[in-house]
Amino acid sequence: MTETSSPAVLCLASASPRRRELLASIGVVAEVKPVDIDETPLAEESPEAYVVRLAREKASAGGRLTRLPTLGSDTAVVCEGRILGKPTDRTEAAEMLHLLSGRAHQVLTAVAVTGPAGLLDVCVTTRVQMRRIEEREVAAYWATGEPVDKAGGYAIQGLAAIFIERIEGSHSAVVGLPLYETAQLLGRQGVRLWNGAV
Ligand SMILES: Cc1cn([C@H]2C[C@H](O)[C@@H](COP(=O)(O)OP(=O)(O)OP(=O)(O)O)O2)c(=O)[nH]c1=O
Repeated sequence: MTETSSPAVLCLASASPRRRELLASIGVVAEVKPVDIDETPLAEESPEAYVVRLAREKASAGGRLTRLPTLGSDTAVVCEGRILGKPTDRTEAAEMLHLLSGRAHQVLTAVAVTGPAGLLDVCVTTRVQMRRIEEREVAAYWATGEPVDKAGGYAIQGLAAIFIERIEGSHSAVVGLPLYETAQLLGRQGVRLWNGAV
């Protein structure tokens, strides 16, 4: 199944190339409609409530632009009680890596899908253990350009894989979309996958 030969079965309310690629990897052709929402956490909001709220807001906003079921998602890295988003500069990226170095953290990814069953959501938590990261590696990693658009300032699917000792949970969720749970949600919204099951 290729994107040029098959019609879209889903609207993806996301600017993340990773999310589009992950969906394509399980044969889901999506039409991409990025939405812009305020990502400021609310006072006293838990990390899980935060990512679920953003995923739902993205799906709802995208869903207003199409008749297709629409998926929104949000990923946050949580370490020592702090929510780490995408670093805005070299200093912030270095602070994030220093915090993550030699520690375990959680990656929370929420997915929400609009459709005939209403607005459904799921949140997946994955534990990631990083080895200690040397100061020279922090500088060299920033220079690669990889940290910029990634929550927590690293990409498990990229060069930062050499920092990851182990994970417990969903690898695809860390990259941006938990594929198992996403397939379950799509099924509940009547989106037919390659196996024909709905
Ligand atoms: C931790 C981690 C995050 N990421 C990415 C996934 C997400 O694209 C990004 C988290 O930012 P998000 O705000 O969840 O998503 P986004 O801004 O890229 O896209 P949109 O809001 O339009 O859907 O970080 C990786 O690619 N690899 C990783 O290992």
